[in-house]
Amino acid sequence: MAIAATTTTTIAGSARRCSLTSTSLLFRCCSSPTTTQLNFLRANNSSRSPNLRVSASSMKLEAAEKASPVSFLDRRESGFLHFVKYHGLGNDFVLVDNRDSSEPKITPEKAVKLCDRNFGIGADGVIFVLPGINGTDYTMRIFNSDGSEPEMCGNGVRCFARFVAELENLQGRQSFTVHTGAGLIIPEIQDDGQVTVDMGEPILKASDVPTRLSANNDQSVVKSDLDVDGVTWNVTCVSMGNPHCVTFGTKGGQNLQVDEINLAKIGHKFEHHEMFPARTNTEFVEVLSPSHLKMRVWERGAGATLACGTGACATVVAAVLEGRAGRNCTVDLPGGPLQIEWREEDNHVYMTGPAEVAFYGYLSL
Ligand SMILES: N[C@@H](CCC[C@H](N)C(=O)O)C(=O)O
Repeated sequence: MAIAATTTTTIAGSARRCSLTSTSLLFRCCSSPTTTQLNFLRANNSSRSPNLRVSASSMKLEAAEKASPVSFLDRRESGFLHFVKYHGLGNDFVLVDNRDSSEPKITPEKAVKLCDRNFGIGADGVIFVLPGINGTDYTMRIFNSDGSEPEMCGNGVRCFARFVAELENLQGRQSFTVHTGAGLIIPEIQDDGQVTVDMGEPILKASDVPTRLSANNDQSVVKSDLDVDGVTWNVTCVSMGNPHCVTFGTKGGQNLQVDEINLAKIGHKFEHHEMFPARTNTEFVEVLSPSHLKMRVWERGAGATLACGTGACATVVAAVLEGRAGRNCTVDLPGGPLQIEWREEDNHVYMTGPAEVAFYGYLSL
């Protein structure tokens, strides 16, 4: 992990700056995150061909090769891990095509290295597209940037859907059944490229979230007190397959001003609090209106991220349970907005938002 390369490429009339580090890495800075640009590149048969080579041994940047007629994702040199870096509102992931095996191609330890923003690719997690089980089309597994394995990832599953469409060369509206640690998840790619995901039912039973906080009569933990370093926070605990602790402020305090929170200082104290035996993701939420929430997140295993899909879902569920918002909300995250609906008819939570390619690459295993 000795070199870093930074360059700017221009494709289809726009430029983007990319920075990568690896032992031996071949990559294509993708300035084509929009569907239109992707289609332009596909039409010109060069969308996935690399145009820069970075060599650790020579520390040289070489000019672009001639566009290859072979799809980047079809290149399968042995000893290399091919990946596509995606993000959902800045929550970024290394996506790996693992359809030929039910075991992830890389270990959690290697994932930690790849996620490193100085010595690796840089990401909040690594996501694998594995063969489906229990009759599903695919299985999704994910390692957080600390190497732990969460049950689910909302932004990740939108990226997963777009990656599958690219791997399978599918265009337009598409939906898949995906087996995850949180059960069956169904993403649907819309005509405009946004992805709507049926995230299933929220879990409110304290022992299943899990949390040791004392539960109400219906076994949920809503507006409970949580002591963090002598400050009492009002929290509601929701699992979207993975655990979330949602707070709108301290006991008796004003509505939170989320920009004023020192996430780096308090985030990990929530994450590792003894009341959360599986650790927790924590959402700090400001109510802008009954249909508009603003949220910052501290993620289990990843720290402060620009967005969290399961966190946005848990936030709306908590806001409804606390009587602060309706079932249809825009949730503003540092990386942008998500649309969340907790549907009364089926008790499922639906999330809609973007998923974009950042760049393509491969590295030696
Ligand atoms: N960013 C994700 C959540 C990823 C998993 C989380 N860090 C956990 O450990 O539960 C999302 O968009 O949902």
